[in-house]
Amino acid sequence: MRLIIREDPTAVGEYIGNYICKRINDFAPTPERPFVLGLPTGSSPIPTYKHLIKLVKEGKLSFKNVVTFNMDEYVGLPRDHPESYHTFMFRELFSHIDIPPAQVNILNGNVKNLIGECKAYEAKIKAMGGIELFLGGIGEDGHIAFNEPGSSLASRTRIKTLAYDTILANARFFNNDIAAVPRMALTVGVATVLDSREVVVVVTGQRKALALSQAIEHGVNHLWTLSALQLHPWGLIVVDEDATAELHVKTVKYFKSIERVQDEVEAMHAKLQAEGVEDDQVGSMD
Ligand SMILES: N[C@@H]1[C@@H](O)[C@H](O)[C@@H](COP(=O)(O)O)O[C@@H]1O
Repeated sequence: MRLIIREDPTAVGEYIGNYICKRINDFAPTPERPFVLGLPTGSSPIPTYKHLIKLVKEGKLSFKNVVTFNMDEYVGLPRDHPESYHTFMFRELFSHIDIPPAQVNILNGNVKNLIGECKAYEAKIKAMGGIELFLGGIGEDGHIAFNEPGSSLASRTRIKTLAYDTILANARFFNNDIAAVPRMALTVGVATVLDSREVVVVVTGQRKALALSQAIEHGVNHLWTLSALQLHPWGLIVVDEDATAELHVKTVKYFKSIERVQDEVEAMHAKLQAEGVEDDQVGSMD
C-alpha cells in the first residue's frame, strides 16, 4: 500500500485526477476494450472530479470509452432527489464530461427486488472483465462505500443498514434532519472493491484522521473496513496534511520515502505490463 500526502484537498484532487488520467490514457481504451472505473460520492472526491472535468475540457482526457460503476446508492430515495447518488454523480461529474450515459452504472435503490439488483450489479462488473481502478472515499468510522463497521471483509454487493454515525454524518446533506436520511443503502462489498486491479482512496480532513490511522497503522479488521486495503497488492491512499494528524511521525516518514521511488516503480510496472507480465508477478509497490 502507498500513502501520498499533499498539502490540502485541492492538491489531493489534482494528484488523483492526474493519476486517473494517466491510467486511462496508458490503457488506451476502445469501445471493445473500455476502461472500467469505480467511483464514489461524498464531498472528498469533489476536487478530483473538478480536476477530471478540467482535463476533459483541455482535451487531455476522454471518457468516451470509459465504463463506470458507482460504489453505492440509498434505498428508497427517488433517483431525481437532490441527494441521491445518481443526482450527485451527474451534477458533480457526468454532466460535464464526454461519457455516454449508457456507460454509467449506478445501483438502483428503488427496485422491488433489491437483492436481484445487487446480484445483477456484481454480474455486470464481472461481464465487463472486472474493475480496473476503484476510486473510493471513507466515512469517519473508516467505512469504504457503505461497508459499515462490522461488515464482512468478504462481502459483495448487498443491502446495508446504515450505522447511526453515518446517518448523523450524512444529515448535513438533508438540512440536518436526521429523520430524512435513508436508513438503508445498496453498496458494493469490501471484496468487490478488493477484486479491482487497483484501488485509490481519497481521505481528507482532520475528522478522518483516526480512521486513517486505524486503517494503516493497525491490523486488518472488520471494524475499520478500509483496513482491508492492506490485503490489496495495488492500493493507494491519497490524503491531505490534516488527515495525517493521528499518524506516527515514523509512519509519515516511511510513506514519504516510498513516494521518492514511486516514479521508478511505476515505470517498471508499465514496462512489465507492456511485456504482458501479470500484476501478481510484479508484486506490490511498497
Ligand atoms: N457512502 C459514502 C461513502 O462512499 C463516502 O466515502 C462517505 C464520505 O463522505 P465525505 O467525503 O463527504 O466525508 O460518505 C458516504 O458514507
